[in-house]
Amino acid sequence: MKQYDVIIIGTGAANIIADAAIRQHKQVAIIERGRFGGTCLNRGCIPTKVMVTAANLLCEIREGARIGITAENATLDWDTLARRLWQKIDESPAIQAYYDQFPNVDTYNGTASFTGKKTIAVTKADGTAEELEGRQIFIGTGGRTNIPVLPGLEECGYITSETFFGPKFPGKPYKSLIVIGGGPIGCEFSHVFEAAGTQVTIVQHNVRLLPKEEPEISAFMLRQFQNRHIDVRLNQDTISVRREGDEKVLTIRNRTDGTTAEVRAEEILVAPGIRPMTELLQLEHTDVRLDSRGYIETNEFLETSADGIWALGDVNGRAPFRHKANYEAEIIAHNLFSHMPRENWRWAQYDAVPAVTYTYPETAHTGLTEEGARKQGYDVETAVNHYSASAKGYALGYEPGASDDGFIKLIIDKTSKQILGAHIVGHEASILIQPFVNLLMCGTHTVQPLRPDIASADAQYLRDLPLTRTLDPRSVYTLSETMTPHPSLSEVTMWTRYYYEKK
Ligand SMILES: Cc1cc2nc3c(=O)[nH]c(=O)nc-3n(C[C@H](O)[C@H](O)[C@H](O)COP(=O)(O)OP(=O)(O)OC[C@H]3O[C@@H](n4cnc5c(N)ncnc54)[C@H](O)[C@@H]3O)c2cc1C
Ligand SMILES: NC(=O)c1ccc[n+]([C@@H]2O[C@H](COP(=O)([O-])OP(=O)(O)OC[C@H]3O[C@@H](n4cnc5c(N)ncnc54)[C@H](O)[C@@H]3O)[C@@H](O)[C@H]2O)c1
Repeated sequence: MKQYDVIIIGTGAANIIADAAIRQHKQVAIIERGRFGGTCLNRGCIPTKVMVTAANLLCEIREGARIGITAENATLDWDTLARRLWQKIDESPAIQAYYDQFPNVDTYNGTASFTGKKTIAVTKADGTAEELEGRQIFIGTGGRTNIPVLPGLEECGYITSETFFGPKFPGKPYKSLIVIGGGPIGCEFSHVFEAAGTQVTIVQHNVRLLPKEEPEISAFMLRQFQNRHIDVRLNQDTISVRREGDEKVLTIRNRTDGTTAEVRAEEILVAPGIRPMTELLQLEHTDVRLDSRGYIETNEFLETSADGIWALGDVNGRAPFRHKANYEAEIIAHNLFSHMPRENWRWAQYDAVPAVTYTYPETAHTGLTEEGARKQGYDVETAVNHYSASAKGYALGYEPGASDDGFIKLIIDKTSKQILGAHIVGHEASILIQPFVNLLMCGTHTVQPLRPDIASADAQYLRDLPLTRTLDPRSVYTLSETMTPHPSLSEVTMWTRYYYEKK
């Protein structure tokens, strides 16, 4: 059995840990059952943002008349869009080739499953298996679409974000599309396909679109989608699917009054949320504990309940975003692979994790919602300002009272006047949110035990100190220690740190 210092399972954000361990000359095994690069590169953030960026530009052109720009017959060319997004996805093999060049790294293409507390079998596509043993094991296996039990769905066929960026990628936009789920995936795909000329119907279980946003933002986005003739059915149960000729017919039932209806389309996108990729890992052979939803329980140092096993990213069930997964991987890399004394260790805090949905316009938030702040006992005041009330909003052509006039809503503690949360819907919300993320994350923090019963000797020592850390707003490191959802801003913060460290 081959022995390693470090075994990495999954090649999304966990690659950051691999990079740090490689720099420390550890013997590293990297195991991946799919394409190297994980969800973000192959079927998530990056290909969807290639599509969304094109769709955004089309929407801006459509709206340009109000500031004096007209362009007749602007359309979205599917072939160009497809070529450009596959060009990015096709960078995946280069990631594996990059790791293969290091003499202290072995990459494995196969499914990892534990055979003992520190032993892992890697089963390849041809059914053969190899067994490895690791001193430190990092689980970053992500999640996948949680397919609902829906009579007729399997027989009729459907797409998910996984199969769309795979064997089912369409040669041209669908004529019509039903989207099951009104969360970020459902809304981003609806935006793209409406822009591409598809008749889109969203069937959403919740009474709101994007229910993790403030209610006013959900309502605003509903109006934008309806203005674009997207048929949004809220508060619906999905009952069954059947095929009629070239169409798939979905029967839905209103959850309040029980009335049923049918919606029909060429294709169905299933986007009702994700579940963790833990079932293939055979964690019953380890001491790793799962929560009731199957996510791996982790503490603030990303330790699991098993000695020498850490878990990060979507698989630990805390805010499934790439910037959050990166943040956790950076913490692990810093603590374990940068020769830091324990007293300089970092830990994860989840109270300001930003979220952006790349619809048109974008939604973005960080910190508490108004309801969440009240539940925590704050005496809350809110401040709302519309784009039209700002010079830039005027320049963009937003009119007071218009249905597309976006806004920012700040949640403020009346007593201390501190900002508790910021919520934005409108042009470039993904960029406008960033100062608020930095403000909420800066300052002096004391380690806050998450799952106090998960504690290595190191974690217990640091909790007992108790450890404090100051994020100085003027330190270059603060930029890279603060979660940054916008892809370009995120690259700038990484670049800033690497530039500084090289000097
Ligand atoms: C359509 C879509 C759009 C998104 N857009 C955004 C966005 O704009 N911004 C954002 O922040 N987030 C976005 N996300 C979420 C983001 O992609 C994820 O939060 C992030 O990629 C999770 O990273 P991870 O490292 O936890 O896991 P992943 O990147 O999912 O990596 C896990 C890897 O582990 C592998 N694996 C699983 N089980 C095993 C096993 N047993 N053995 C070996 N390998 C295994 C998988 O094949 C996979 O490659 C999007 C997600 C989707 C689906
Ligand atoms: N821009 C981004 O950061 C981005 C983009 C896409 C996805 N993601 C992440 O990926 C994860 C998955 O996204 P998602 O949109 O699938 O998940 P989600 O859980 O956020 O939203 C799913 C929605 O589907 C609805 N739903 C659930 N079951 C349903 C059913 N049977 N019929 C109809 N509606 C149903 C829910 O009410 C919910 O609002 C999310 O957690 C998200 O944060 C992030």
